[in-house]
Amino acid sequence: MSALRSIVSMHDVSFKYGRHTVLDRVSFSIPPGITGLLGPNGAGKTTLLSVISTLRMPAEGEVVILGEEVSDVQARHRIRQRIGVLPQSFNLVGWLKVIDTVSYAAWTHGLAQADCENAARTALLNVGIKEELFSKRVRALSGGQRQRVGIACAMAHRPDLILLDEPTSGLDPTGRMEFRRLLLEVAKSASVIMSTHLIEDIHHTAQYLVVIGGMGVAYSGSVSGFASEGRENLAAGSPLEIAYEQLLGNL
Ligand SMILES: Nc1ncnc2c1ncn2[C@@H]1O[C@H](COP(=O)(O)OP(=O)(O)OP(=O)(O)O)[C@@H](O)[C@H]1O
Repeated sequence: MSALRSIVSMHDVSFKYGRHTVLDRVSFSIPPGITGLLGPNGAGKTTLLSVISTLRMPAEGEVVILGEEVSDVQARHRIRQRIGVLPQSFNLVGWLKVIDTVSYAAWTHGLAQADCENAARTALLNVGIKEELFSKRVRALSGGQRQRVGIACAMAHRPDLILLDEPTSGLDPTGRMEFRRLLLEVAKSASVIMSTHLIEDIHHTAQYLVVIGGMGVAYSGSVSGFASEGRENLAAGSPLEIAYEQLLGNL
């Protein structure tokens, strides 16, 4: 990845579904690394991720992803090849073999067909799927293993930026801890933006935080800086949780 100072930058961006405004003149930028995206239900996290993935275009404003402005069609095409997405809910085809599932995902992201299987093998090993599972059908996998295959699909084409929408929802505590270790591994080769409702996910993995609420960005900055704003009250929650509660209370 080139040495970009920000992987995502938005200036005065507004997004509406029909007449329903979700984001109103939002400006912020995200540096390389792992970024957590927090906000109450319905605040617009998934919408923001879909604008970053170029799936949805804003009504107004400037969006620059990986150094390219999304209003240009050719730029959008290039950006999509450099991004991997794990949606909030995703379905894998049950009868397809694990290796073919990931190879196909790599191919749909523009990798040459001859390279897809090798890329899929590498991605699967990187997410901790053992070789003996490669030729199993997806339907034979556990929920946690499917989650890993989903992440392998998002990273097989070696993207510079991976977008994860609530990746730990539905995982048990052990699965969440394993996921966090995996995320730290994945982030050695790509930047990651992850929406979550679990502040502990942010605490253990992210360096940067964006909080959205009230149709705007309520905080954008370092996780440590945000935590230091939280009044110490360990009986009620961690400094990050307290800072988040205070921020939402002020919106
Ligand atoms: N396709 C759509 N058409 C119309 N409105 C939508 C659509 N998708 C989302 N919305 C609305 O936009 C707002 C933001 O939704 P979004 O899913 O982005 O929020 P979120 O922060 O990801 O929520 P959650 O934490 O519950 O997943 C909500 O009010 C939602 O009802």
